[in-house]
Amino acid sequence: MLMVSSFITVFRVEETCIDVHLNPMLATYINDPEAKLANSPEKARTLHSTGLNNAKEMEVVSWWVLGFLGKYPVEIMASLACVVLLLFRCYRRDGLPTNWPVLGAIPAISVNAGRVHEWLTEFLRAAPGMSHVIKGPLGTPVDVLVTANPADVAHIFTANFGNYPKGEEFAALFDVLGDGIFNADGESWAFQRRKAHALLSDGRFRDAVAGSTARKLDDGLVPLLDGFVSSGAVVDMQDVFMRLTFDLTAMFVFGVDPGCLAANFPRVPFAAAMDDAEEVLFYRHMTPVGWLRIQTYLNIGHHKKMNQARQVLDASIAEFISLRRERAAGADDGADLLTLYLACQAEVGKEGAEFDRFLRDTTLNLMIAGRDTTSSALTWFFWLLTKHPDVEAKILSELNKNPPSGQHRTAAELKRLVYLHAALSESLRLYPPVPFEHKAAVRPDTLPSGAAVGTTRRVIVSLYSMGRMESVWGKDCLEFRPERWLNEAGRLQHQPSYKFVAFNVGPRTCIGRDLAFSQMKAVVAAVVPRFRMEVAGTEAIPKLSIILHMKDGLKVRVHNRQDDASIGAS
Ligand code: HEM
Repeated sequence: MLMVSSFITVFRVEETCIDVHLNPMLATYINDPEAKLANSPEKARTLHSTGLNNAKEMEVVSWWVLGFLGKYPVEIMASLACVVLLLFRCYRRDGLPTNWPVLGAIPAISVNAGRVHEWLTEFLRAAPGMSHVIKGPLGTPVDVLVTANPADVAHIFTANFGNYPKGEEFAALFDVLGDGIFNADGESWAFQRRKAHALLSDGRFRDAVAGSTARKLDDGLVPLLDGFVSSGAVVDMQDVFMRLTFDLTAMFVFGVDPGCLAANFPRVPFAAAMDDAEEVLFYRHMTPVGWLRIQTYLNIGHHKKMNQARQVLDASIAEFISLRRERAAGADDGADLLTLYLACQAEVGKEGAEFDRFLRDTTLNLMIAGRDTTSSALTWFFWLLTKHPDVEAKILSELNKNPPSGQHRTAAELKRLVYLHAALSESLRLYPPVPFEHKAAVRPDTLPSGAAVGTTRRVIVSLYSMGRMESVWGKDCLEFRPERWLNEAGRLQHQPSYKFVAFNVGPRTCIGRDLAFSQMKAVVAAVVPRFRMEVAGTEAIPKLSIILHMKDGLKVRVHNRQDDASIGAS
């Protein structure tokens, strides 16, 4: 019916063009010399080239359209009715986004562009099997299965791991990471993982990191927060945590403290370049490939931004490497990964510029792995504490009952803070710093949720949505309840990794998990007994980025907890 009606309309359009002089609604223009000109193709060209005034042009077009509508109302109404019927049939009323003919899911995407994570969560809750396919407009290769199904996750990340490598497409998308561990597959990945895992779990390295973290908290973070208490100023704790974790990560990766947390909040080009690179990486997920290619060809927009960021990153890392080489000859502190990597060049099997490139890629990957994830986790955790004073009180009580044996808590003492561990895990469940992962199958596959994926259909696993599925976490899945991580005896209750995915699952699971927990616990133990935060900003909304930062930061006033206690007592 639609086809027939469209044919009639098209035919009539042509007829109208030919017989326009017969249309009574154009009579005025037939008597108008300029309109007469428009009826002759040759003269119309002359008129066009001499420049018909725009308003007149609009008038002519309007009369054409009105004349056309007046002459063929039945055909137009029939076509419109068919289009509406088709749209009505396509429109989904089950809470899932519609893949419209021609447009694909663009209407739903544009309506929800500012709240992607919430949107995915809403429709995945309604979707059978917690998964749903999203398509791009006609002619684009966008065809993505979005899933929050733990069985799909176990299948992709563990059981069928070999069929879901990072692949060339991922490496091209994340080109700034070079051949580092995040982009690598096969032997190169296995070697890097073995090496990084051995270094990160080295006892001497862990002790050194615990010591340098404690010093940074005592000499950097605590005095800074004291200053905020005195000034009463509103501060962005997200910025503070980003600066802190940048310094902490640079200290254990390069053995250098870049001083990003200094009281004057200096602009550190390396940190700013990391922010820019991450922003571009996110937009690459959302931008049509054709437009990305044009940007690359013309070196404009996001491509230009990435190039500039890359130059800063490369220069900063080269400087750190040369600094470390100068010092490494005599130094034996073993507190940073760069020194450990420099010492195992023979094992890496690369020389000269090739080895330098290996060091650049490895250290940048570790910086990204360590800085943003931990700062994002701390930001959401401290925001949750402001909303849940009961949880904060339990953490305080646990810290008071388990004081440090020396000046600071050792790694083993931090491990014993079970309630704090549960509270951090609960925060990571609701606000995973890596909110989604992107996978592509080498060979066509069918996931446990029933969806078929293949070489053209990609998979997006929403880690953000996975923590918010009622069928997985129960009716109270949206509540912040650390107790769900504890058994009746008050011990930590294990949750299967395909269910709690914040640190990834399977062979590519995060190798910095223990280090991250130690660092986060050390920060909480340094801050919570001394300070209380009062939110002074607007809503906490996730930013659109590959890392779950807060869109407007975490604006707070910092209070001294002892002042609170004395006010309470008086
Ligand atoms: C709260 C903090 C952290 C969270 C939530 C987290 C989460 C994750 C996730 C989701 C992945 C998988 C990424 C992917 O494959 O695309 C990952 C991988 C990784 N993480 Fe973490 N991470 C954290 C902290 C750290 C720290 C402190 C380090 C130490 C440098 C680290 C090192 C790594 C490395 C090297 C990988 C790559 C593993 C591989 O591909 O085999 N992470 N992490």
